[in-house]
Amino acid sequence: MDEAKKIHNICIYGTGGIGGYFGAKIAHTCNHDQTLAYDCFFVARGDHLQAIRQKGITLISEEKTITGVPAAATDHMDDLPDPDLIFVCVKSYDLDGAVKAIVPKIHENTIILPLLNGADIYERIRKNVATGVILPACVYVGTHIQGPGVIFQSGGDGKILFGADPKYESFDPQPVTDFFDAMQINYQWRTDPYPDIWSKYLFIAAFALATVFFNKTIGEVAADPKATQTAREIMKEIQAIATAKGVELPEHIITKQLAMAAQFPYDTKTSYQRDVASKGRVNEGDLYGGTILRQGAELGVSTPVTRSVYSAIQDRLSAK
Ligand SMILES: NC(=O)C1=CN([C@@H]2O[C@H](COP(=O)(O)OP(=O)(O)OC[C@H]3O[C@@H](n4cnc5c(N)ncnc54)[C@H](OP(=O)(O)O)[C@@H]3O)[C@@H](O)[C@H]2O)C=CC1
Ligand SMILES: CC(C)(CO)C(=O)C(=O)O
Repeated sequence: MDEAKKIHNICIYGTGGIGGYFGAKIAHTCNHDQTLAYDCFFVARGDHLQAIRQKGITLISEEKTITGVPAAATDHMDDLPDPDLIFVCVKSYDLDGAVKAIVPKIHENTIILPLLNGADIYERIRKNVATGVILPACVYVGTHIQGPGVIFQSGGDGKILFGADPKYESFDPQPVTDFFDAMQINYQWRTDPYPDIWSKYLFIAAFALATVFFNKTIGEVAADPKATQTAREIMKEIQAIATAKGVELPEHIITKQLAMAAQFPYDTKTSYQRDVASKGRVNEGDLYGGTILRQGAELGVSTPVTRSVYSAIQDRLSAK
């Protein structure tokens, strides 16, 4: 790996809720400032890709609506120049396919930034990617595809918390942070990003499972003592797993994450809840319930609340 290679070509792989949010911001900024030496490319598919090709991608948020036109949009990675920075923004059930598609485009200096939820995404990618720099990351924002070519944001500040690749701890993030600064993307660089990644995982896994189990939005779960108690118990199980793995979570993390849930707009749904409603059994349940149960079993941490909530969800889905 060379030191601090400049970034020019950016690829958003998976231009849905998360990829579309960042893709719209980046393309919009590049469209309006021709002095910026960045080209942003989108990988998308179906009607969404057709709409993006015709009119770019539109991001609707409470404060404003912006549209960004990428340098090109495609469903074939081969059509694109080799990217310097790849945002990986697919759901976990599409991750292996996405990695297979990007591998031929990855060189020693390629930077891969996965924004999926999950505490083990780095490992899931690294097992199939021998070269390149993978920066473990997480993000807080509520977004979804509202219709072809249109992304809607509800809540979250879009802050990317990211840090060093365990394989290249001396990686210099400046080209990435310069790029984020130019794009006005909110971020925080951490030498060790895992406490943040596990804090996000503790929040999202508990709320994903609770929102689906109780069929309530994030705000409704936060306002309901019984649903909040279930989320809290799942958080305690995740906290015990993180501790057993040697990850030091911030003090009072459960209280903090429960308070943060109450700050999301009341009607915000989790992305897991949206998938269960629209795609049924194709969802990220394994990333949450499945992973907690497997890691608990490996580490000797008991996970009875996650087991009962996740089993009930799976039974409900297989009865449909
Ligand atoms: N949405 C949110 O608020 C948040 C989501 N996350 C996490 O971010 C990750 C992404 O979630 P989200 O953005 O909501 O997911 P979406 O389903 O909205 O977006 C993923 C996009 O990737 C596309 N895609 C997948 N595989 C391919 C492929 N091979 N070629 C082209 N396009 C492809 C999908 O297409 P298609 O629709 O056709 O499948 C979809 O448009 C998840 O892990 C999620 O948990 C994290 C924080 C917040
Ligand atoms: C809860 C939320 C919106 C927070 O970022 C999220 O991560 C998700 O729904 O996947």
